[in-house]
Amino acid sequence: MMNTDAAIVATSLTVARGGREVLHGIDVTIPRASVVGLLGPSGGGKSTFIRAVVGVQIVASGEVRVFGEPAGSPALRRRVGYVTQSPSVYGDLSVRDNVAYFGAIVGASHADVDRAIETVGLTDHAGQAVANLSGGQRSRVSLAAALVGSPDLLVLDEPTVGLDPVLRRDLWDLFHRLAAAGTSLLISSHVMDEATRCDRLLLLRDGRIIADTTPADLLARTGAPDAETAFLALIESAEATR
Ligand SMILES: Nc1ncnc2c1ncn2[C@@H]1O[C@H](COP(=O)(O)OP(=O)(O)OP(=O)(O)O)[C@@H](O)[C@H]1O
Repeated sequence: MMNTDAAIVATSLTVARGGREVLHGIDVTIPRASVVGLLGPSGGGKSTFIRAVVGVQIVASGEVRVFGEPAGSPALRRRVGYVTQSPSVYGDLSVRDNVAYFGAIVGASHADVDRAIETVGLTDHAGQAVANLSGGQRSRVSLAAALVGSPDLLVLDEPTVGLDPVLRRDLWDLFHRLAAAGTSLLISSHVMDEATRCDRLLLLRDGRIIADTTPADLLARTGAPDAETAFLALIESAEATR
């Protein structure tokens, strides 16, 4: 039976890129209203999985459903916010004009625009051209552009790369506030210590999910003192059973 309580359900998802299979039949169910981390080493398939979830990736076989609908279907367009790895905003426009532009696409009001800018802590920079902002500020403009339509699912590809520890903490706090208000979040990262900030974890390596767990279970199962050591232990045990 189809699980419509889930935010995302991937079934036997297989994806090839550049003539090579890079996701090998992924089966996973991602719950609603929680912060789910997609972690794993570089090249493991995180961005590819995320692209399949937002419906911009050609799928070789299997499927991804989001809120019960096929990924990328028109019914989901306003319900899914996606932030790519590199900030996709216009440098010559101000913060406010950027967010208003993306807001117009999803029918957001002026108040929605102001709220999204405030949520990412850029109210004081709202009139400034994005080109004159720091890298971390630019990526927060991208996040505001994704937040402005109040999506039910927010998909963020490495949103904390290049941010200082205080900003990273603030962003994770924001993600949990959004989840508490009912938003589902899928967040990729290759920084293992961010694992402990997630409600649930998916560990993706070489195109396979090697763990679908919680931070506490990950540490308990491996007996490791931290997420990075736990992850390495899982990789070693996966290699030993190959
Ligand atoms: N445009 C592309 N053409 C061909 N192969 C690609 C393309 N993009 C990614 N790949 C390959 O697909 C695999 C998964 O890449 P993906 O970008 O999904 O990994 P990732 O876990 O997001 O890595 P990172 O953390 O470095 O962003 C890698 O082997 C990569 O080389």
